[in-house]
Order: sequence, then C-alpha cells, then structure tokens
Amino acid sequence: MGLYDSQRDPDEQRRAFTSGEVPVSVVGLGKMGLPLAAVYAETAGEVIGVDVDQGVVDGINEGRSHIKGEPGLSDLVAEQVEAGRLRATTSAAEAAEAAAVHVVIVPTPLTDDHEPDLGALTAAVEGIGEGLSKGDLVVVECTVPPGTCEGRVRPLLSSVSGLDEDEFGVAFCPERTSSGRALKDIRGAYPKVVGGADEESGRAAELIYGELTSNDIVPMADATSAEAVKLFEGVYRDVNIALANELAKLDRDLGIDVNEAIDAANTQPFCDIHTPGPGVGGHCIPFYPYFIMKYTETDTPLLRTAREVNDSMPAHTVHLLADGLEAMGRDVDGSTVAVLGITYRAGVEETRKTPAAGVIDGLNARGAKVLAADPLIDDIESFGATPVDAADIPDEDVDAVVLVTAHEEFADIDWGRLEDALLVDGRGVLEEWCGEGDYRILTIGGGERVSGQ
Ligand SMILES: NC(=O)C1=CN([C@@H]2O[C@H](COP(=O)(O)OP(=O)(O)OC[C@H]3O[C@@H](n4cnc5c(N)ncnc54)[C@H](O)[C@@H]3O)[C@@H](O)[C@H]2O)C=CC1
Ligand SMILES: CC(=O)N[C@@H]1[C@@H](OP(=O)(O)OP(=O)(O)OC[C@H]2O[C@@H](n3ccc(=O)[nH]c3=O)[C@H](O)[C@@H]2O)O[C@H](C(=O)O)[C@@H](O)[C@@H]1O
Repeated sequence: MGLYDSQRDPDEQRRAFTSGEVPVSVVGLGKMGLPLAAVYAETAGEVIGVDVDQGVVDGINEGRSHIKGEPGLSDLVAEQVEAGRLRATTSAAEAAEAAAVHVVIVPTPLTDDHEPDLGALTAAVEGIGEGLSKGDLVVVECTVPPGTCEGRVRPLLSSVSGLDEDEFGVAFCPERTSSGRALKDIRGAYPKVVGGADEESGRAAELIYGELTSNDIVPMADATSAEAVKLFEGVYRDVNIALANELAKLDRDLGIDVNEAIDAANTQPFCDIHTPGPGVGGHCIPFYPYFIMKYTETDTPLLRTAREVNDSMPAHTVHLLADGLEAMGRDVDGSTVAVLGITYRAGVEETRKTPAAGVIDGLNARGAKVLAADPLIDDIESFGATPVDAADIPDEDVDAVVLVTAHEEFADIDWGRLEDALLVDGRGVLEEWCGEGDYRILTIGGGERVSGQ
C-alpha cells in the first residue's frame, strides 16, 4: 500500500506501516544504511536492503552485520533477519518492485577536484525508478547539495518510471547519526528533520518517522530546506573546529596553553569552541562545505577558509613534531616515528580524508622512517607507513610517537617504556594514558608546555 495518498485515513496508514503491509527498501547498507534498515525492519516489519556489494548482501542474509563498533547492531540484524523482517539483495529492481517506501542512503562523496559526486545516488534513484509505483514514497537520507531532491531526484524518478511527479512522493529526511551510536541516534537521540518535495510527501514522511523515532519531528517547508539543515549542521562543525585549530596555532605567540583557555571560555553558555586536532576527516564534515560552495553563486569565504585551516593541521602537527625533536637535539630526518591511528575518528572504520594521510606524507617528506598502527585497518602500507602492532612500539626504539586517532586500544601501550621518545598528542589523551612519569608530551595548542615532567 502506498502512503503518498492524502485520501487515505492516516491512522489506517500508520497501522498498515507498522504491520508489514508497507514494504520498505533501504538502498545502501553501510555504516548508516544497515542500522537504518534494521530499525526500519524493527518498526515496519518488511525491509528489503539493497547494496552493490555482494559480500555485504550475503552476510546480512546470513544474519550478520559487517559494521564494526555499533553497539546492538549485530543482535538486531540477526533478530530481524531471523524473523523474516529484513533481507538483502543486490537487485535494485527486485527491491523497488516490492517496496512502497524507498529509502536512499548511499555515499555522496566528493571527486578529487571537490565536486560533489552523486553517481551512487543517481544509480540508486534510477534503480528505484524502474520499480516505482503510484502512491510510493522515496526518502533520501544521504546528505546532498541543496536542491537535489526537487531538482534532480524527483524528475529522474518521473522520467525512469513514466509516472507524473504528483503520482509519487519525494522527501529529504537527513541522517543525523554518528557512527558508534547509530541505533540510539536513529531511534530518537535527536529530533528528525523532514522536508517534502510537496505537501503530501512531507505528510507521508512525517507519518513514517513518527513511528520510527521516539523524538520530535521537525517539518520543513520543502525538501531543499531540509537539505540545507543537514549542511548547516555540518558546516557549523567544520567552521568551529577551524576556529579551535586557528586559536591552537597561537599558543606560542600568546605563551599559553590554548586548550586550557578554550575549556575556560566554554564554561559560559555562549561559547562552544570545539577541540583542536591534527585535522578533520571522514566523508561528511570535510565534504559538506563543498556541497554549498559549489552550488551557490554567492561567495562563501568563511567556509572556504575553514577548510584551508582544517586541511593545514596535518602539516602543523608534523611541524610540531620536528620542532620538538630539534629541541631534544634530534633531527626528524632519519628519525623513527610511530603514527597511532589511520582512521579519521576513534572506533570508526573509515579512512576517507583522514588526517593521518597528511601526517604520514609530511613525515616521509622530512626523511623519517614512519611506522603506523590502527586496530581497524589492515592495509596500512597503502598510506605510506610500515605497519606495526601498537603493543610492539616500545620495542621499535622510536624517536617520536604521534597520536592522530585516539583508538581506546592505544591506552594499553606500555607508555612507561616510551619516556625517551617525544610524544605528540593530537587528541589530548596522553597525559591520562601515560600517568605518572618523565614524559615529553606536546599537544596541539599546548604551546612550549611539555607536560608529563
Ligand atoms: N557515516 C556517517 O557518520 C554519516 C553518513 N551520512 C550520510 O550517509 C551516507 C552513507 O554513509 P555511510 O553509510 O557511512 O557510507 P558507507 O561507505 O559506510 O556505506 C555505503 C554503502 O552503500 C553501498 N553502495 C554504494 N553505491 C551503491 C548503490 N548505487 N546502490 C546500493 N548500494 C550502494 C556501498 O557498497 C556501501 O555498503 C554518506 O555519504 C552521508 O551522506 C549521514 C550521517 C552520518
Ligand atoms: C554536526 C555533527 O556533529 N555531525 C556529526 C559528524 O560525525 P562524524 O562521524 O563526521 O565525526 P565528527 O565528530 O564530526 O568528526 C569529524 C572529524 O573532525 C575531527 N574533530 C571533531 C570535533 C572536534 O572538535 N575537533 C576535531 O578535530 C574528528 O577527529 C574527525 O576527524 O558528521 C555526521 C554526518 O553528517 O555524516 C553527523 O551525522 C554527526 O552527527
């Protein structure tokens, strides 16, 4: 039964949706898509997941989750597959034919020249169009440039399906989820923003998410407004991290520990300066500013500058390390440096735009021998470093260690055996991890202060 139908009784629609009479397809079964599909299955009763990766599909059909570090997800996937409420296929057409609600959450990355790459979205939407029926609703959850749903998705669905644009619904309902807490977020950690390409699309989407989330719905005037909300959240974060990073670079000019000053500044509610670090990675925050910059005529110098500041942090981190070694009478050229962390964020198996890449490149360029450890990544060589188990680093006679990503496993390193090494702490955790001892710890923003002594 299609929900895009203002003549139907909403209560009857809700009953149908939550009793398996409105099959849902979820296209894209990755870090966000699989948790989303599992919660849809838990709520709606019949979900067909679609992914281009046969291994992903096979694993799910065997009741297994391929996503690491998501509390509760493995059990929920196993439970929903066992109950026959969730299955997966590589056939977009099969899923589109069966479903009345089609959810898209495929990657929307950037090309090398910072153009939004909507290739996966276009392929997914074409697949849905092949099986779209009158009364169906298409929900886009992956982040897209403003105007995509109304200007690209809806016309494409119409041309592929042969339906008029007012015979089916399109809504943008952004995924406001963080890896590591996906189920909690999807089920209602935050209000759910919903924007319909037309009024009936918005109504139908609100009805669905009213069942999925325990939190409020935030209805927007249209899909483009909802697309903008998601991007505004992301660029707010990128700009504020850039502010923290720019202030961190003033530590020696000011002769202070900038992190201490940021913490103090944030003790009043009008200030929320984020945390300085070795860079901003992932396929979200560093990408979203370009979804605005490339799609608006008006110049956006703040967004552009924030990207430049954040992208300068890997080099700044290497500069700190080289200076620190020099102060110890050592030269980074010919030194052995261990890089801790390849992924962009702790606990998340994602390396797109990771700051670690820039740190490793910078160290190699300065003639260092670079080792690297990451509990989630196997192919460390491709980043230009020699893989090493974190536990073995004290045996490697390293001159320096630089922490880029604070995977909790690194806390178990025998830090007591690294008192002769320079420790560059990109994430402000080493004083706690090292405890008492005679360490040389430099932090980003910490100035000349060499803590741990
Ligand atoms: N990862 C995050 O923290 C968040 C991501 N998002 C949005 O969600 C999107 C997806 O993110 P993730 O799930 O992290 O990506 P991911 O890379 O973990 O998973 C994407 C999945 O989509 C599949 N796929 C690619 N092209 C496809 C196609 N044409 N048809 C079907 N499946 C296809 C891939 O095989 C993969 O399994 C992002 O691009 C972003 O816009 C939104 C909020 C949070
Ligand atoms: C506004 C917001 O908080 N967005 C979240 C963000 O999650 P994401 O997984 O990208 O992680 P993140 O915490 O933003 O970190 C991104 C990058 O920025 C770095 N980072 C983060 C915060 C900070 O104060 N300093 C800093 O250097 C992180 O180390 C990482 O390399 O982006 C997600 C997304 O939109 O994909 C979104 O759903 C999440 O809620």
